[in-house]
Amino acid sequence: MATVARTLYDKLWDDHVVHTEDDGTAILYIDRHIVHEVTSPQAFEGLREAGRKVWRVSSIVATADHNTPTTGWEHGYDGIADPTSKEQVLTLDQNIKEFGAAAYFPFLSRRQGICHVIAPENGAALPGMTLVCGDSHTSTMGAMGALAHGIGTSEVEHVMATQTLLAKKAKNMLIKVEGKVTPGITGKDIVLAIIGKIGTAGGTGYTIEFGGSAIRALSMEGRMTVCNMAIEAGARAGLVAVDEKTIDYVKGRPLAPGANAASPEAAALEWDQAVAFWKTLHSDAEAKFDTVVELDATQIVPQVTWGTSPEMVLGIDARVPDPDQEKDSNKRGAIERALTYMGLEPGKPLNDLFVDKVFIGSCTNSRIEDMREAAQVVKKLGQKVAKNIKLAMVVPGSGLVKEQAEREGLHEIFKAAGFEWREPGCSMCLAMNADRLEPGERCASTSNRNFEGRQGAGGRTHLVSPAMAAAAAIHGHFVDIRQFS
Ligand SMILES: CC(C)[C@H](C(=O)O)[C@@H](O)C(=O)O
Ligand code: SF4
Repeated sequence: MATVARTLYDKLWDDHVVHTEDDGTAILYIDRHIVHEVTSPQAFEGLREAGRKVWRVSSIVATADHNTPTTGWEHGYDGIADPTSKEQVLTLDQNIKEFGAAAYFPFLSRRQGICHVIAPENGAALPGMTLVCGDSHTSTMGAMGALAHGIGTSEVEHVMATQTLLAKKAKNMLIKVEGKVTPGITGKDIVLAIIGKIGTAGGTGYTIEFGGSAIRALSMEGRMTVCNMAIEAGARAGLVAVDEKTIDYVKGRPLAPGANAASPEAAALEWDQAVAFWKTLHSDAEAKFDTVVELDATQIVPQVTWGTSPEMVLGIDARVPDPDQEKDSNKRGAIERALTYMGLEPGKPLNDLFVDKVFIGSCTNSRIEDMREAAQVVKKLGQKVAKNIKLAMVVPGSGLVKEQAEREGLHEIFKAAGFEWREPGCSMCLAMNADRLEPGERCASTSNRNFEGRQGAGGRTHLVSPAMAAAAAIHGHFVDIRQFS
């Protein structure tokens, strides 16, 4: 009998299902559990109250990221001004001490950083794994060819106690992006264009596999940016098939296969066996997807969100939409509300929008390649941050990204132009630490969410790529980076 053709998602799912109920509810084995300080305190408390231990301590990799400050590290924990933030960071320290972990990168440590950045960077997110974290952007790690999704706090406790997750299988969606992008177009523009096309509910109920020549051409960092925003397209998980880039990326990372083997021979064997398996991690040629969406990469222009949802996005050459042109009354109302919140006039060209702050960072765009792209634009333009910009900040995603960027001298390029070069963390992506927007401030941000108040009450967020954010800092308003890419 011929074997049934399967998608990558089918394969990852089949490999991890322990049991399936008649109604489709399944018990899924979880290989890796990433933990941060916001969604873990109650979970640890639950274990403590029930007198339980963590089922597999070696599956846990933890860091503090949301509440950590990006300045004043010389003051240590006293530099965390907000008492609740400080308590969460200290509580994580205490919990890891008590319950254990395979690796812990606490506040102030060299490898600390945003959970979705430190996991791949340390080889904690590997192809073929099931991976969870109490955080919606866990989808990022699907770029490794892993089934990675965000879970809630009660699920965090469930995984800690049992090493399994209750889940129902999602449907399969393939988003195929074919063709060669114009110079300057990045993974961020691709994923914003996808969300612009399918909407923030487009992927609901699906696991999305991103494929096509434009996705294959992306670096691992670019693929992570795309998978990071799968959740903004409504999908719980995004995936990219394993190829040579994936394997090269993993090689030599601290938690990669073979890294801790007893001898070089054992290390080589472990690695070779892993690679042989990883090479099977792609959808079969005949595999059936429930939905296929196609995008022409050659048509993608630099994207800028104008509204209060990631689907409210247009190319930089467009104008702020006019609600009067919208026939659907619900959509018209949504556009009107968004424009009021964002303080925008219909018909205004997007490249005439002046911004007050610029934020280059977040788990979407704070990896080394993002730092390089932004620095390259700053260097090319050869000018300082514009006078109208109150703050332009670059926040590397981890201590290791920061070190690498400094080895390459990128921090000097930023600082010479007037950017602030900060310590790693979630920073101004969400208003959970000291970095935030004031009411009415407009921000060019490389993060993934532009909801009302996301970067601070009354703050106005425009999501863009690192290159677009860097150019906006220098010009003081959005510009089309294709003119100097
Ligand atoms: C705090 C955390 C639970 C949250 C998430 O799940 O995504 C945050 O990371 C975010 O980006 O909004
Ligand atoms: S950087 Fe932003 S999106 Fe990513 S985990 Fe932190 S708060 Fe969430």
